[in-house]
Formats: sequence, C-alpha cells, structure tokens
Amino acid sequence: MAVERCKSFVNYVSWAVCVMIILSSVKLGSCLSDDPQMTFDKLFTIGITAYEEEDWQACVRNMERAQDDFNFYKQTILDCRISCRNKFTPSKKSDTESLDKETVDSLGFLKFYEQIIFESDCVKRCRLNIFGERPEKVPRNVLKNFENRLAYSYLQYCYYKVDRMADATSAAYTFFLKNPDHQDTIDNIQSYRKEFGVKDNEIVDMERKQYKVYRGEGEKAYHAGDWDGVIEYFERALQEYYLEDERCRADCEGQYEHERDPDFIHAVADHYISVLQCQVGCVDVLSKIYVQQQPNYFAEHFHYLQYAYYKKQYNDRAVEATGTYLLFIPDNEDMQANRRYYIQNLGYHEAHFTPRKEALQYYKRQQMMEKMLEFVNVKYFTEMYDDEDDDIDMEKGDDQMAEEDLMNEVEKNKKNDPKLDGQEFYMKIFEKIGMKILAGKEDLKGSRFLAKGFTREGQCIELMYMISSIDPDQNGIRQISVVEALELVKKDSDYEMALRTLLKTTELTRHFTGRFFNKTEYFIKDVKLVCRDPVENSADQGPCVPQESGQCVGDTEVSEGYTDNDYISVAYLTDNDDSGIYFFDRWMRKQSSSLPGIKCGHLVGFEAFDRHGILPSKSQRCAMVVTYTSDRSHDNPVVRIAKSFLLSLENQRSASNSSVILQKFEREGTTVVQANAELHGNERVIADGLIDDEACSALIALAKNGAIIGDGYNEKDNFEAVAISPHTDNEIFEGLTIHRAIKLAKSGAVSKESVELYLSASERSRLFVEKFFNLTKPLYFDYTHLVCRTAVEGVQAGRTDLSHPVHGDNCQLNIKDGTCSRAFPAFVQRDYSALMYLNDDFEGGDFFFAHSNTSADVTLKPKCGRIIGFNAAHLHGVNSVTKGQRCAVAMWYTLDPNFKELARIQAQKVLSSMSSENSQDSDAEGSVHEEL
Ligand SMILES: O=C(O)CCC(=O)C(=O)O
Ligand SMILES: [Fe+2]
Repeated sequence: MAVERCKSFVNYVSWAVCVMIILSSVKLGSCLSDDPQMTFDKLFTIGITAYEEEDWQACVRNMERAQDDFNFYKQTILDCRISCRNKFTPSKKSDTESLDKETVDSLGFLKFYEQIIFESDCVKRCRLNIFGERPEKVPRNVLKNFENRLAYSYLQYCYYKVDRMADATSAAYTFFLKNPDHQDTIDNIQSYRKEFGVKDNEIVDMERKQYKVYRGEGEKAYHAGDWDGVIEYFERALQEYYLEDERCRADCEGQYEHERDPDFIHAVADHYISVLQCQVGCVDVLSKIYVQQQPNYFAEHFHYLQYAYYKKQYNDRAVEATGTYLLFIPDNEDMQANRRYYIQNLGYHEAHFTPRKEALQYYKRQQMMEKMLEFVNVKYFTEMYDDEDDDIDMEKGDDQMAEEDLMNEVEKNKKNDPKLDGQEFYMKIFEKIGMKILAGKEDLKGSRFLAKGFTREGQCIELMYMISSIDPDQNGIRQISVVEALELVKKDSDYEMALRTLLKTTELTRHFTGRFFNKTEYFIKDVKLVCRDPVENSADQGPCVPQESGQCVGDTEVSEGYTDNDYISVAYLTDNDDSGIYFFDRWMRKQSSSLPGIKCGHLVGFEAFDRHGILPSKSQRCAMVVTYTSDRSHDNPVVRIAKSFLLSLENQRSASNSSVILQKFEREGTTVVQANAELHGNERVIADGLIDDEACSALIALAKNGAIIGDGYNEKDNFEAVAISPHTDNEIFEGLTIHRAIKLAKSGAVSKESVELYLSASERSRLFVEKFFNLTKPLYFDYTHLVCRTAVEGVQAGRTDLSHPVHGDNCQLNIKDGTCSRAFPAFVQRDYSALMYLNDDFEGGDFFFAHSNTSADVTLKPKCGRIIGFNAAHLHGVNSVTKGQRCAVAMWYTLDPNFKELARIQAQKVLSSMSSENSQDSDAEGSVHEEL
C-alpha cells in the first residue's frame, strides 16, 4: 500500500515513487492519512509531544510522517506552479501578429496579465485537486522549521532510542547538511560511527536530490574509465539539474510576507524583487556538495562530458560540450587548448562550438536576473531614498542630534582604539552612556540581549500613567498604540509628556537595537504599550503562549504580521520579580536560560521570528514593545507624525507678558540687585527677597530630614545624599531631588507642605528667570536639586580647593584654552541655570563667575531668599565652604519640552491625590499649581 511505502522512505527515490503512486491513484487527501486534517504541522506537534513523553516509537512514527507529508506538500505546490507556468508560456506565434506595432505593444502588456491570471487560476485548481479538504495555510515558522530540517533532529534522537543506529546517523547527517555549525550533531555523528559501529556507506542524506545521485554515479564511472557510464549519468544529472533549478525558482515564488505598497505597480515590483533575489540564489543552493559550495558546479558537467564524448569519439558532441563549457568559463586554459585542438586537428570551426540550447537558456536567464538585481541594488532603492528625503526631514533636529552625538563619539573613540569596529564598537559607546548589555548572544543562546539603562523610573511612571487610562480587555490586557496615544494627547494635554517619553525612548531603543542587530537600514514598524493585570497564579500559563505584544499564540506559532526582517525590543516599565521572558530553542523546547525578573529600565531585544513566551506576574506587568524592520517599505510614519504634532504644539506656545509679572514680583518684595553688565556678562541676574525666612528654614529642614532619612549614597537615584562631595574631600554634600522628596512625603517621612513649598519656591524662581530674561518661549525645568554643602571639621586649615570647581552647566570645559563645548556627555539640553540660596550662617562658599582662564571674576555671597540666574553656558564655581552648612535649591532649565522634569509633573499628581484623600477628613488646601 502506498501509505506504507511513504512511511518508510529512506531516500528521495522511494519517496518520489510514493508521490507518483499517490498522484495517480488517490485524487483527494494528503499522502499520509485518510484524515486530510492530519498535516505535517500537526504530526510534528504530536511527534514533539511523544518526544517529551519519551514515547520513542511514536516519535519516530509521527516525525517520519510529518517529514513525508511536508515533502508531499511542498512537491505538490512546486509541481502545480511549474506545470501551470509551462502550460501558459505564450507560444511564439501569437495572435497579435497581424496587428501594427503600437497595438502590439499595448496588447502585449495586457497579454502578460492575462497570462498571469490564467496561471493563477491553474495553480489554484491544481492545488485544490490534489489537496482536497486539506487545510493549506501553515504558519510560516513551521514551514521554516521544516526547511531547516528540524524534524530530522528529533528523528535522530528517537531512532537512536529505538536502536536504529544507521537511521539515527543518517537523520543526524541530513540535519547536519542544513545546519553545519551544529556542534552537538557533529559530535553525535562521530559517536555513532565510533561507538556504535555505523559504517560510512550506511550514512545517507535522506533529502538527497536526484541530480546529485546521478552526478555521484557519473564521477564513479569517470574514475573507472567507463566512458559510456560517464555520458549516461552526466546527461541524466544535467536533466535533473534543470528540473531542480526549476523547482528552486518555483519555490522562490512562495509567500510574500511584506505589507504591500498600495500602488499596484510597486506592489508587483516589490514582490517580484523578493522573488528575484531568491531565484538568483538558486545557483548557490544547487551547487553545494556536502556543506561546501562548489565553484562552477554546473559548468563542470560539460567538462566531464567533453572528455567522455572525446574518448568515445563522438566528436560533434565533444565540441558542443566544449563550447558550452566556455560559455560559462570563457578563459579556462585547458578548455581553450581543447578548442584549438578540435579546430586545428579535427577540422572544426567557430560555429561548431555553439553551446547547447538548454544551457544557453539557463545562462541567459541567469545573466538577465543578475542584471535586474543589480539595478535593484544599485539604483532602485537609492532613488527611492532621495525622493523620500522630504518626509524624513520633518523632525531632523531631534533625530540628527542623537545620531550626531553618536557619530562624534565614534570619531573620538576610533582615535583611541582604531582596532574596534562595527557592532562591538557601538556597544562600547552605548555602555559609556549608560546602556549596558547584561546578557548577550552567548548567555541567551541566540541573537538576543538583555540590557539596562533605557528608561528611568520617572519615565516608567509617566508611561504607566498613560496606559492606566486604558481599560483592560477580557484577558486583563491593556494596550495603547502611538496613534491612540496621539488622540489621547489631543483630547487631554496631561498625557503630553507620556507621549514625548514614548517617542524619546523609542528613538533610543531603535538606535541601540539597530546597532545590536548590525543594521544600517532600520525603521520603526510599530510601537505600543502593553500592560497585563495581575494574575492570581503566576504558574498558570493558560492554553497558549503569552507574548510581550499582548497576543497569545499556539505552541508552534509566532504572532501574526511579522516578517524575516523584523526585530522586537521590549522596554519594561514595572518591576516584577516573579515574572520574566523565556525563549524557545530551535527544537522548540523552552530554553532554560530564560530571563527571570523584569525591571523598569531593562530592555530585551530579539528577532521577531524568535519564539518567546512570558511568565505572568502577580503584580501588574507593563512594557513598551517596539517592532522594527530593516525593510524600508514597512517604515511606519506614525512616529514622525506624532513628533511633528508635538512640534507644532510647542511652536504655538509662547511665554506670557514679562513686564506685568515682573511688576508683581516687585510688589511682593523681590528686588534686582545686579544684572548683566554689572555682572560682566549678558543673561546674568541677582535678585533678593524671592522667598522669606520661614520658607528658607522649612526648606533647610526638608533637606535635613530628606538627607538623614535617605539611604545614603545611592547610585540609582544619582545625586542623592552623598557622604563626601563629588567635588571635594573636605565637604559633605547632601541633596534631595523632587523624585525622592515626593516618595518621602508619601511615606510620611517629611510633611506634604514642605514638598509643596519645595515645588512652589522653585517654580517661583523659574518664572522670575523666564520673565527677567524676557524669553519668548516657555522655560521648563530640566532638573531640581535641594543641596547642602557642609565643611568637614578639622581639615579646613590652608584649604586651596573649591567647593565646586569652575564649570559650565551645559558644556564640557577644556581647561587649557577655556573653551566649553556643548556636546555629549554634558547636559546639552540645559539653557539656563539658577540657584536660590537658603542661608548665610557658614564661612566661605561664595558663588563666582569665572574668566575663561578659570580665575574668579565677580563673586556673590549667598543668603536666604537670594537668587542668581544665568545662561547655563557661563563658566562659574563655588569657593570652599570652610565652616558650617550652605544650602541652596539648584535649578537647571531647558527650552526643550522633551526634557521637562518628569518628577515635577508626577509630584503634582501625587500631591493632589494626597489632598483629595485628606479633604475627606477635613477641608484641606487644594493642590499646588505650577504657574503662580
Ligand atoms: O551652589 C552654587 O552656588 C552653584 C552650584 C553649581 O554651580 C552647580 O551645582 O552646578
Ligand atoms: Fe553649575
């Protein structure tokens, strides 16, 4: 029975026999089962289950059937494509012959599409005829597994377990041919040979193609001097080669996963280009012997034939073989010598060396395809590139900054270490700016990484704020895309910073993952935030494998909509110790080295086809999931659209009238002490009376409480309480950020009022600076820090160092020439700086503006309520504090809304929620407002 023979196929010949029988005897249904639903993907899954359950016989049975059915499936598809192509290739004598040239040209075009429609109809009918009710759609990754011969890898082990050593070795060898770097398989083959005595002649490539079989026989005949044998086998090998080449090209005409360009002509061209790229590669696919590619594999047939025909004195055929060989390799000296010999000694002349017809056709086709591909590679994409420049320019400023910073760093670092290059090199630079790989390709056994340093806590909070506005679906999953986020911002400006954060983080992760995967063309395809509500039992995986994208997929699938050119990064927003992500190995077993525990700031990256799953968490689990593509045609403009919307929003904003507000400051007792020229520069101001003594004392108390209660030196919350000043060993430097202050207020460690004062007093300073310098655009906080510097007792005598050495707040000072360059790693976004002083009961500690040679120019004594504001590029410093404690609120401002201090925005929300809680008990005060 045909089914039986299919099952036990060992090589292509018996399998081909099987298919032939099936095709002629059974019209409907698959090769292997009466149940048309029992297709190779199902059999494969059953085989894997058997493997996991250690039922080795069942594993062998199902994997063999799966592989057979896959071969049947593939062969059917290719046969249909080929036979329909041949059926509809237009005959030379066309019915357009009698028409004039113009009509022929336009009709020719129509004829082309007519032919395509007929052919398509033919292929559909052909498949239906053979497949019947069999479901045809198979997930792409399952197909990929079969293309990669994964079933053989299972078979190898299961054969071994049922003591079929020769089959096990052959299966291993078959797998190895497609996966030549797989060390375990190489080791297995060796041990089958050495320990289990499997002989070399027992080892067969179970997928060996017939053209290779014939060629092998032909070579044997050659070594035996059997010229008839050489002729017979090499001629057969050639015929089979042409057929295999046709199959290879037909196979290239398979699924095209790209989203199509809506324009008919682009869609057709793009699809054809992907087919073309594949078809041009067929010559390499076919010319492998074992795992090595053989140069001139095809042409060599004619070398053997030329010799054998000559030996048999079939000189016409020998001359023809010579001419054919020279078509492919025109300057081969041996063959040229043969050619001369035939001309000089046997009376042949040029015309006799005309290559064989099929070979000439093969050659011309190859030439033409390569020429087209060259056009595609050299011109097609580059011209598209130029055309699209206008679109890309929309947000050049921001985009280029990141790229430019990176490039500058590259140049600087290249000089230091010219050996470093490519990916490794970029990773080093990223590491310098805080983005560090924690686990890479080796640890994670694949093209995957886990890195840290991507989103700061405040950014995670901001993004969480946005996604919290979305209701969960019935599976407890909340999702928001950039388009939805944009709509949200249009309705409610409270979400603006979340959107800005989303776009900023996307740009950062795009740069990083693009470098990691070594892509020069790397675009955003999709961005979304995904949250999963807590699950009761985190061990419960449910019926399918949950994905970071929010989808849930079957055992052998990946999420829909991905192509080979796609990559994914996942930036985590929550800390979930009980959760993680795991990957599957190529045998689709859960990989043991999964990544446990996720954290805000961590980023995981992998190829979109790399199967993964996630562990649910008992607490809310949120991530920002970005899909990238190296295929320009999938570049999603949504990020640029969102950016340009935010840009237009900002362009509409202007600072309100200065003089009215300055008058109000004056009425409330603020007086300008010195400004601009009096301070030897423009954009410099000193004012007194901005806050009163009570406020100063309350802020100093806040600093004390915050610093004492704070957990000392803490890298994560950088610039928090530091035991010794980062600037001098002779002072203690303590600081309190808004971020920490609000945490302390929430825990009750400091009063809510003191934090409100911290916010309102600093806001008052910002407003004063914005108005005094008469800025036309709003000035935003970049960073706020309540800082005290305390002299260490007993080490002060004869101190020559400074409390804070001379510096600019947004640039890197070159001590040699006094220039300060506004470049990374300085905080280049900072435009203005201000300090609001809180006390004067200490010694030393004068602020000063510096000359470019760093000597002090004008100095200033701090005191409660005094503020100094200046352009952040101006060089300045602080004299040593030699006795007591000097406290101030340090502030850095920016004109770039993308750098707005998130902690302030979040503090407002926390404070107002605390107020509403309070107001339930008593009618407490309302929330603090940023604007006065
Ligand atoms: O405290 C001061 O007076 C100046 C501090 C300063 O320049 C800084 O922290 O950047
Ligand atoms: Fe400074």
